[in-house]
Amino acid sequence: MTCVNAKKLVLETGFTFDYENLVGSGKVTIDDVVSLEEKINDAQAAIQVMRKTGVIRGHLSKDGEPEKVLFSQLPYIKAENLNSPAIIRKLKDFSASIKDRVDAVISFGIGGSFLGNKVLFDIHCGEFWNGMSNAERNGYPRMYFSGNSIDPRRTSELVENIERMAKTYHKHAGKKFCLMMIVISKSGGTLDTMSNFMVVYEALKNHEHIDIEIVAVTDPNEEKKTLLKKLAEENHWPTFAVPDGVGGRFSIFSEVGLITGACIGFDIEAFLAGAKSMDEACQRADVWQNPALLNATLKYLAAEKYGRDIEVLMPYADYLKSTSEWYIQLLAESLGKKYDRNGKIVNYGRTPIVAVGTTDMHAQTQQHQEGALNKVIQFIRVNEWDIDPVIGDMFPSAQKLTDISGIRMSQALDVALASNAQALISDYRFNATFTMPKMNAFHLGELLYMLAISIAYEGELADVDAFDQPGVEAYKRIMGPSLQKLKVK
Ligand SMILES: O=P(O)(O)OC[C@H]1O[C@H](O)[C@H](O)[C@@H](O)[C@@H]1O
Repeated sequence: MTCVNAKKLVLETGFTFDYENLVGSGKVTIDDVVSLEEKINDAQAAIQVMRKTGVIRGHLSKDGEPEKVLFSQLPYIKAENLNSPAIIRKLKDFSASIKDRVDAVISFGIGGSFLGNKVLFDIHCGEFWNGMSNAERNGYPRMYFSGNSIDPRRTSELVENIERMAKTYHKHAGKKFCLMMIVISKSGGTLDTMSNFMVVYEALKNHEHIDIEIVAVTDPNEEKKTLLKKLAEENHWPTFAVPDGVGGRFSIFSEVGLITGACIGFDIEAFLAGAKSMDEACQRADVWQNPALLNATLKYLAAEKYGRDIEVLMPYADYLKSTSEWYIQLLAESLGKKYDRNGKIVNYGRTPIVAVGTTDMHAQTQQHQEGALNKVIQFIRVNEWDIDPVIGDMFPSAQKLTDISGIRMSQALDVALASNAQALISDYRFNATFTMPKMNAFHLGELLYMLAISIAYEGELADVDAFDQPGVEAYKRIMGPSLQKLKVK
């Protein structure tokens, strides 16, 4: 372990982890990190074994069987890997087959079968995609999401919206509106996903102006077929896989996320290349040079030694809000564990919070600055924006407004972030910043993969199984029979 005085780790790609406000006197100290050296080395070794063999100590599937953890091979497109050249070809062919043909896609899914897809959509499409013309969307379909809650009004309004579009389309184009429904569920029968799918399918199935195509994305296991796989076979729906050994919260790098990428013309290969480049950096033995290992170590120490067990992920970019929402599941389900791997009660876990800058500086920051000293504020900053308007001098007689004119919006955003970080650390409120050089597919791949592998490292440091989620079964055991009772009445 080298001793560093640097306050940031900068990768060759430009991705930066600035930990100046997290390491030092009154913060996590270098001595803290040094004292953890053996554990850090063990974590590093364990994750190397996972990379090579998929084996992670103590991890069992939902059925109590030993299960491999394979998400770390997803960035590597190789014949023997889950993301083989044939899979990438299949996704590209799928993309070409819907371009200029399918008018709208509804993606049904929840948790890991939704969150990553929304991230890719937001980064690539932004907020106004569905209002753009076909040409502006480059021939790719409009895209809607459903199944990520059970909300009667929203689902009904989605149906009405599709009906309205189809009617107008039919009137102008004189042909039927082509609607694709992509149903994503690893387990193949999740209530939220399937109830929405059935409601929407029933409402639109025999619509005079709509042709429906269905694609199923589920566990491809032939011996234990999921309900969704059986339905796909019976109805001849094309399928994609939620690969064996890839949990929902890591599935953005698999066919689950990439199928959304294929629907919108997102650069799948650049995204995986970013993840691969990050995976290489995250194999470095020296903790100070390994972004994920360093991030995991500092967050673990901040929580265990200094009580900072809430992590606020606060990107300064509207379209990264869904990244923060994706991270909620990653952190909460991976590390929120009652037992460690020896069966001892530890009730481990750092609580994730979503925030967005500058939005939440006007809402949450009061609490971050003066509330309980139990948080790390993790900022995400974009270094270079593709579009970056200058604030014009619209009202020269208003001095306050003239003062902010001539400044780029990104500069104002940067000043806001830096001011927030400085104010927080002036009162020992731990914070750190990840900088993405640009908001594009490659750097998104880097960022998300770094967060995913970081969670794997922290699972090792805390000695908990980061790849199961037994806690979510508790409510499911109550909910199932309660739903049955409703049916009987
Ligand atoms: O993909 P599915 O099997 O439908 O699962 C969707 C989600 O629901 C479950 O309750 C789990 O807690 C999540 O980890 C999972 O991502």
